Amino acid sequence: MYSLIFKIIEIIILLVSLEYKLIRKSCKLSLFLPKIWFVMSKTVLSLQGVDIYQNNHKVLSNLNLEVKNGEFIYIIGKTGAGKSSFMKTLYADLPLLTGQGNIVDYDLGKLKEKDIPYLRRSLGVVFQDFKLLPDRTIYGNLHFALRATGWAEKKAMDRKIEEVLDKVSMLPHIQKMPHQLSGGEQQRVAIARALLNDPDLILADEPTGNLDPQTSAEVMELLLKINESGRTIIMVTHDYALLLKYPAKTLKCDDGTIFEVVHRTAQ
Ligand SMILES: Nc1ncnc2c1ncn2[C@@H]1O[C@H](COP(=O)(O)OP(=O)(O)OP(=O)(O)O)[C@@H](O)[C@H]1O
Repeated sequence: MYSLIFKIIEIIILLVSLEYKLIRKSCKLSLFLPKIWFVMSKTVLSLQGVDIYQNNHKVLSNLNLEVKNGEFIYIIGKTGAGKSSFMKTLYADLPLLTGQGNIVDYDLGKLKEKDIPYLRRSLGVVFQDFKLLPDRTIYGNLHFALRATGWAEKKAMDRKIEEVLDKVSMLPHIQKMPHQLSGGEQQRVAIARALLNDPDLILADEPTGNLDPQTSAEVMELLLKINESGRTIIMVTHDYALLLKYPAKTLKCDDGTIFEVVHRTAQ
């Protein structure tokens, strides 16, 4: 009896030590311990004293922000408040000139031109106007995105394309041209494209801006499902109906800065 108990304790100790080693190597390999504590505590975005510029015009000042892995964050604010400029700085379309900014382990202030494709490989970016290439099929669009981010082996690329299209329920449309799809379907493909490189963080700039309320809700539910699978999402939106239906942490861009908005619930 005692020997059995000792054996069980021994096995538990072995598994815990193995788990610890795997967590140190990569949290994705973790075995059985509640890895959520480890994954959730990872910071995917940190800004300290950051100013955001468009050319020489300062759009946002002194941003201090920390986003943890697994969060879903809305960015709201009126037209011209600086939401897109903020997002563009995060995916290095605008340079970080002042302050300290780290995103998925890249230092935005020290980023060289040659690093930008690698940063973008670690991010998924979704736009309001889908940005699909009109001259090729859905397969061709995703294939192009994989090639642009360093993939070369055809079988692996085909497997990945099928996997991400399946995730967004668009696999049956793989051979269609973008113009043969509805807006909501095109946005699903754009989301699939954002998932190609298994990004930790997805930046979505008004992903439902061109969609009707029903289709917006469907795209939103897809994004929430992706978020539940462990990916962090930062989403710009003007759609207050979505905020009410799917409440989440909300940051407001206003008066040259960004601050958290606390939702009031009805009494
Ligand atoms: N390429 C540019 N050159 C100079 N100024 C720009 C440029 N793009 C945007 N701006 C200015 O920067 C400010 C912020 O613009 P931005 O597009 O970030 O706002 P936004 O909050 O995303 O607006 P919207 O909700 O309309 O998309 C605005 O005053 C805008 O006029």
